[in-house]
Amino acid sequence: MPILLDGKKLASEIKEELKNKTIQLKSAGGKVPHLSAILVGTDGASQTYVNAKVKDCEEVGFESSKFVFDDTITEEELLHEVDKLNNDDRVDGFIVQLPLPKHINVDKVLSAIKPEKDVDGFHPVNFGRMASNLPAYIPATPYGVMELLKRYDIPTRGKHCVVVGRSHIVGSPVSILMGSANYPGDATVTLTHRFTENLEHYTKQADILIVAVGKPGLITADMVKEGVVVIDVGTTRVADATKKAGFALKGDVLFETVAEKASHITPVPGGVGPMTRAGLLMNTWLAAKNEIYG
Ligand SMILES: Nc1nc2c(c(=O)[nH]1)N[C@@H](CN(C=O)c1ccc(C(=O)N[C@@H](CCC(=O)O)C(=O)O)cc1)CN2
Repeated sequence: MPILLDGKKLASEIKEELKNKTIQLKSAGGKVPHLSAILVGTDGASQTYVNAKVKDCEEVGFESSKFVFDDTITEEELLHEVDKLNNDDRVDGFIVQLPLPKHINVDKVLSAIKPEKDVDGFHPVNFGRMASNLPAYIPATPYGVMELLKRYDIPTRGKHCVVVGRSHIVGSPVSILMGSANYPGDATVTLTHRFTENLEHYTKQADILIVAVGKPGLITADMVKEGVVVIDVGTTRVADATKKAGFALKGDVLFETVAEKASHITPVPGGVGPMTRAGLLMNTWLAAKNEIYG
C-alpha cells in the first residue's frame, strides 16, 4: 500500500501554525493580515473556492473581503477594481479568481496587480523572480505541492520529475521549482504538454510524477513505474447523480490502480486542493509581514 499524502491534514496543521502566529502578532499590537478576493461571474467551482478562501481567513484570524461582479463587467471596470485594491492600505494581498470571462484579457488584469500584493504569484515580476531563484510570491498550488513534498520528507535531489501540463498556474511554475537549486528541487525535470508525443514514454521514467491537466483518469497504471511518487493536481467536477452535490471530483490519475504501484500518492479530494488554500494563506502572511519585498 502506498503512503497517502494527506493534504487535508497537512493544510490544517499549517492553518493551526498560522492561527498561533496571528494570535501572537495581534497580542503584540501588530496588524492582522488582510486578504481580498475578486470574483467575476457565477461559476459554481469558482464561488466554492473563493468562499473557502474567505472561510480559511476566518479560521486563522486573518481579515478578508470579497468583491463579486457580474460577468458583464468590462475589462476597464475590472482594472479599476484592481487599482482600488492596489491602493487600499488595509489590504495586504489580493487575488482575482480564475477563470475570467472570455472578453477580459487575463494577462492584462494579472499584470495590473501590484507585485507586492500579488499573493497568487501570477504577476510576471513574481514569475520572473521565482525563475531567478529570488524571493517571490509562488503560485498557491505549486507552493502547496512543495510544502507537501517537504513535510513528507520526499527526496527530490537528482530524481526525475515529470510534470504533465504546462499551465501558468501549476505546470510551468512547478517545473521551475522542482528544477531549482533548493529543497524540494534539484530534480531533473521533464515538462510534458498537449503536444508531447508518446506521453507514457516520459511518465514511465518518473520518480516523481506531477499531473495538472484537468483530464480525469488520464494517467493509468501502465503509464507509471513501481515506487513512483504521484502528485495529482486535477480536480474536475464530473456529473454523478448518486452524490448529494450532483457531481464527483475526479483527479487526472486513475487512483485505484496507480496507487498499487506508487510509493506515495495524493488523493482527490483531500490532496493538493487543501494545500493550494494553505499556500494562499502562507503568501498572505508573507505579504502582511513584507517578507518578500521588504
Ligand atoms: N486566482 C486563482 N484562481 C484559481 C486558482 C488559484 O490558485 N488562484 N486555482 C484553481 C482553483 N483553486 C483555487 O482557487 C482551488 C482548487 C481546488 C481547491 C480545493 O480545495 N479542492 C478540494 C475540493 C473542493 C471541492 O469540493 O470542490 C480538494 O481537492 O480536496 C481549492 C482551490 C483555479 N483558479
